[in-house]
Amino acid sequence: MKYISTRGKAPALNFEDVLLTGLAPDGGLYVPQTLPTYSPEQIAAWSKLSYAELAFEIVKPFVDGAIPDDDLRDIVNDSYSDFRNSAIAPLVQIDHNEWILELFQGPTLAFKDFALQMLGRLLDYVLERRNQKVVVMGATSGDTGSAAIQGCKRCKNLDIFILHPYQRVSEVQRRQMTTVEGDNIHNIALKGHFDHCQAMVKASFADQSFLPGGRQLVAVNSINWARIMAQIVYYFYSAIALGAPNRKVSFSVPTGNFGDIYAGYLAKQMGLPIDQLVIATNCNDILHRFVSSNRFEKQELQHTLSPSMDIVISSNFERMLFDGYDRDGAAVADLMDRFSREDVSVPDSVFAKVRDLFDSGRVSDDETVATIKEVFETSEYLLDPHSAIGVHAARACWRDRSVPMVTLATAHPAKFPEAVMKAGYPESPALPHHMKDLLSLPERYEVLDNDQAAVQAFMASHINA
Ligand SMILES: Cc1ncc(COP(=O)(O)O)c(C=O)c1O
Ligand SMILES: N[C@@H](CCOP(=O)(O)O)C(=O)O
Repeated sequence: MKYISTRGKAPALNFEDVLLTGLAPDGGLYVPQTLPTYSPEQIAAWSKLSYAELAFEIVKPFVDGAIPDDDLRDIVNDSYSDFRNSAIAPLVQIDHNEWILELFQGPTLAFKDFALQMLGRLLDYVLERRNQKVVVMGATSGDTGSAAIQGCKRCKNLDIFILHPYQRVSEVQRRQMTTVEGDNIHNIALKGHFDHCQAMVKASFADQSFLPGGRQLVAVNSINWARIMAQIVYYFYSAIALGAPNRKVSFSVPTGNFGDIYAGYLAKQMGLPIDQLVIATNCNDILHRFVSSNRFEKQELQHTLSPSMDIVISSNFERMLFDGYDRDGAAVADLMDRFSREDVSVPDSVFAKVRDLFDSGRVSDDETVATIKEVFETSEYLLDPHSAIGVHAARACWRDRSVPMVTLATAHPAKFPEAVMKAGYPESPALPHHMKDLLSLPERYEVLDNDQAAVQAFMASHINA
């Protein structure tokens, strides 16, 4: 399996090289040249598999022999070994045909664990085998950072630098990153917002000359293909549990960087009978406005009660557009170049494909709070604010109520006590037992200006020999 860039000018890579990179040298994102597809009979045959067994089956063709099967199986099993629920991704019914897919049962309480626990272990394995040291750099609006640190902390062949927006993640999210011990773990609180962090990561990939000799950057954000690959699995797992392939299933996905819902789109291309894919956004609604009007218009970032989705530029939408443009990398490069300077639209044929594949909804803070309250009162189920956005948009967009609607619950409510208590919940939701000391542990992080030279100088001086 080869991986090609969405901008058409970078050399194709194999799995091991795509794992050890981020952006392509032409500024694009890597995608598989072809996707494996599965017949209804093949999908039906997966119905007896555990989550980890299914993950192995789905990931294997993408890894394409780069890791021997027995070792890959061990990596996958280990990745899900410390999830708190034995179903790994349990489904909870909150109403007739309405389901919540709990993706927060992993060690850091957000869906990021599904890919990042695996990504950390894949990096560990491959770097050990190559006897190579790398520098991991990531941007986080709160959840990717802690999952990446947990996933990578045992790996002695890397330093990890995570940039989060200063004072714009919740206290629980910040502490999940800053209390982890290890001299290869470096947290930077950047005076800016998430898009500044993401832009700095992308600029650093484009010019890595600030790194000490021989080191290269590796991404842990969803610009890294391995993130997307692992996120495809829970669409298959949950849809099969609800009757696929003999029954269609719809998904509503709280969306920011578009990685999670892009994995759902791929699951559909691979043969999963998905009826609707709902893009659920908060007030940072560039994707909802695009799906409604074919205008890509940047707006000022707004701080909301769902801070992990406070994102203006959704990186992975470029991967979607690449397919929309029938994989014409030059056309995507031209669009992205114009978008860096001005608002853009896409040709009608491309827009028609996007409209055909996605529904969308924008959910305000007031609606988020009202949804948490209503679902708690009617179903005794406590949603976090991101998942509440998913439920709200699902209900607004759901066309055929005979098709099960699954909202991805992307985070645990204990990460966001402010929003949950605004909805009338009487206290901070309890953190799981393994995090009972979180609020009293010492923290370690550096506050830096939104200044690329300052961040890169900090990184260069903190990389372990
Ligand atoms: C809790 C939570 N929900 C939803 C999202 C959106 O996911 P994506 O960026 O893959 O669209 C994120 C992060 O982006 C998140 O942390
Ligand atoms: N919400 C994310 C933002 C980064 O998204 P990613 O999926 O590209 O890593 C976060 O919590 O950090």
